[in-house]
This record gives sequence, structure tokens and C-alpha cells, in this order.
Amino acid sequence: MIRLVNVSKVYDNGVTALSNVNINIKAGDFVFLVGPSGAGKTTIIKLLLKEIEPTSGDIFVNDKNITVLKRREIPYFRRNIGVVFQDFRLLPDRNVYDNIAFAMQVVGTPSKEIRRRVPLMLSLVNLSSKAYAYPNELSGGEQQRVALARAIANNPPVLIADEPTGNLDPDTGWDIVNLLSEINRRGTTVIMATHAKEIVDAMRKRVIILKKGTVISDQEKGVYLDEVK
Ligand SMILES: Nc1ncnc2c1ncn2[C@@H]1O[C@H](COP(=O)(O)OP(=O)(O)OP(=O)(O)O)[C@@H](O)[C@H]1O
Repeated sequence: MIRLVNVSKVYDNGVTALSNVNINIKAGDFVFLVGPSGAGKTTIIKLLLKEIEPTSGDIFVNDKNITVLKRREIPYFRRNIGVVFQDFRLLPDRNVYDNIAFAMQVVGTPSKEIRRRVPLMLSLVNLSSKAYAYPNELSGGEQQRVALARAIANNPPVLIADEPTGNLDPDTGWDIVNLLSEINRRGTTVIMATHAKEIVDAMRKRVIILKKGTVISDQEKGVYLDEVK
């Protein structure tokens, strides 16, 4: 489903963010991407979203080599991947319902389907009662749940979460991880970059550890090794 083959990334300022990274993620996996600050986690996520290009190597998503996509193919490609960030990134001038509906409108979903699906998404993230609230009226955990609902509204095969619990207290962070786990159980491949050792250790999912731009460990049912810090 997702494959990085000998991927290296050197930024324009000469910093080597990734060197010769090989990662293979199967459909339906739940993967934690961990590593110290600067290890290259966000760089991998940006590469998967095709926000940046690798300096060398190939990246496959859904068996398609995305390094050779044409510019006009990129918007369509991005529909394969839902994404949530540490800072939620909701549209401040739209309510919860419209934040989710908007993500569906921009990919051309018929309005009847939007009216059917948004309430399902709100119910999944347990926010049906907040449909008409604006982001600034919500707690951080609620905002992240809206961001999750929006990310999966178009039913992407892959969901990427970049430090999704970073701005949340531990209990609220767990709500988000439990939702990610539920979304994964329903068939979506989930990749979560995180520093949250307690969460990684408790979940016993696959753990890929990066350090200084290389994969130093890749374990099924792994833990957050101490040398990561
Ligand atoms: N746009 C950029 N230009 C130059 N260097 C960059 C750029 N983005 C990241 N880097 C560098 O690349 C390396 C990897 O950064 P990256 O953001 O991928 O790490 P990370 O593992 O996500 O870190 P964190 O846990 O702090 O978010 C770091 O040395 C960083 O300073």
C-alpha cells in the first residue's frame, strides 16, 4: 500500500533529513512513526502527501509511484490520504458541520451524499450535539475530533496523523488514539507520528523508529525504545 524505496531527502540548505529510508506498510496496518526531534518524521509525512519531493528514491502509494505523478494528477492522488495535524487546522469561520461538508464539496461529492455522510462522521467522533458550533467554541480534543471526521469524510484508504495528541492532555489524547484505532479497525491504514511514549507502549502496534534520518528499528507490536529520547 505504501512503500518508500531508498528514499533520501536533502533540503535546499544542505540538511540531510532522510538517508536511504526503506519502509513498507501494508493495507490495514496501524503504524507509529517515532524518533527524536529532527529525526525526519514530518519529512516522511510531507513526502507521502507530495508536498515535497525526495532527492532520490521512489515512493509508492496504492502501488502508484507518486514521484512521477503529473501536476494535474496530484489533487486526485491526495484523495487517497486523510491527514490531521497537531494544531487541528479547522476553518475558523465555518461551523463543525460545514468544516466536514466543505472537505466533501471540494472533491465534488453530491450534496445528497454530503447530507447523509456528515451526520455519520459526527456520530463516529461523538460530536453530533456540536454540529453548529464554531471551532473557537470547542475544546482542543473536540477540535481534533472534528479534524478527524473531516480527514475521513471522503473515506480515504490512508489516514496520516502528525503528532495528533501533541496539544492535548493525556486523557483527551487517548480519546483521539482510540478513535484512530477504531478507524483502523474499519479498514483504514493509519500512520501516526508521535512523541507520546505512553500511548505507543500501551498500544503494541508496529513501531518504526527514525533517528537522524535513518530507520533504526521496525518492530511489530513494538515499544518506544529509550534511546529514542
Ligand atoms: N524546510 C526545511 N528546510 C531545511 N531543513 C529542514 C526543513 N524541514 C525540516 N528540516 C530539517 O530536516 C530534519 C528533519 O526534520 P523533520 O521536521 O522531518 O523532523 P521530525 O522528526 O518531524 O522532528 P519533530 O519531532 O521535531 O517534529 C531536521 O534537521 C530539520 O531541521
